[in-house]
Amino acid sequence: MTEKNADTPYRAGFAVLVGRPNAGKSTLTNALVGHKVAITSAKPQTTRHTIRGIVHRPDFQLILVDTPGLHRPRTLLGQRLNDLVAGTLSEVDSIGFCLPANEKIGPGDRFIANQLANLPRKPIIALVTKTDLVSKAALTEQLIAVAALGREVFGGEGFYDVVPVSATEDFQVDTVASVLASHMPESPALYPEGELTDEPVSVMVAELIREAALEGVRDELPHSLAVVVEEIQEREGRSVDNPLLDVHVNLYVERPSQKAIIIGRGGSRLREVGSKAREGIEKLLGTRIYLDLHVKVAKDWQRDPKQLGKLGF
Ligand SMILES: Nc1nc2c(ncn2[C@@H]2O[C@H](COP(=O)(O)OP(=O)(O)OP(=O)(O)O)[C@@H](O)[C@H]2O)c(=O)[nH]1
Repeated sequence: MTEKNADTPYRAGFAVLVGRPNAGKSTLTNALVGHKVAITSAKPQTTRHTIRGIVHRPDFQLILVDTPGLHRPRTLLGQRLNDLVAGTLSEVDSIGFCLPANEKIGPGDRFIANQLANLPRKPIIALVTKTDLVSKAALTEQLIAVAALGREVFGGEGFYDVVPVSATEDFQVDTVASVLASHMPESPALYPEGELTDEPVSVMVAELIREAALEGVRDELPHSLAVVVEEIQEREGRSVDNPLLDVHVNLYVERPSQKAIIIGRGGSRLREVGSKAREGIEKLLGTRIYLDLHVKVAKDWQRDPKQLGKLGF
């Protein structure tokens, strides 16, 4: 992180990454925010929801909106996704258009470029992703081809910038943040530092579970409950239109008696906690989930720094 330069105005605003399925948008979002926020997968079109991550730097605050892949609508769902994307695009300050370094520019990329050209003029930065997968020579060729696409579709100079980046190798990730941020308005920070940055999705998921688990028993276990989201994973073998996320969560209490309170007679209370929390999480993520809750005793976790670290405090 660089020192804040007194001459540089502080900027804050919104940016979005677009690109065809598998272009590397989620992985780059995660790399930019520094935590896992979106759900990545080798399968196309896994990102169906607008998940925000915030990049805090001394000079700017970049609020990143991760959209579903902007793709040619084949189904009604596809059309809805495209509407959602178009809505998001009109609200951001800059747009990062992801094109993988290791694949020739195709009709899908052109389709997106043409959609972007129809928007009121916005700073569009081409991000040539996954540079670690190609040789220097191939990368150079791709950068030239992408710049040419920009001039062809947008006219004039084409893209505002063309930036090569590898999210997995952490090559130029910071540059991407600075370039996107350079087009945001001068503004104070829009969110307090720290908000939504610590794995926003899992933190919010954990909070919903904690709320549900403490309901009615707050007096008995006020601070003795830690909720850790171990994993959020897409269920294999589901159709694109009907995804299911497996959410694995551990609830840590300090004493066996507290474990009994959480679980309830014959597990009845834990089932209630689960269905209540599931409702909220499904609303948050906009997709169906299978919630797997485990209650564990971690003795004196509040007093043990090692345990606290493990529990994410
Ligand atoms: N080697 C390498 N692989 C990458 C990089 N970025 C993404 N990938 C891989 O490319 C695949 C797609 O990446 P995602 O980030 O899920 O792509 P996406 O554009 O969000 O895809 P959709 O959700 O389908 O729109 C995954 O298997 C990633 O691991 C990179 O910088 N280098």
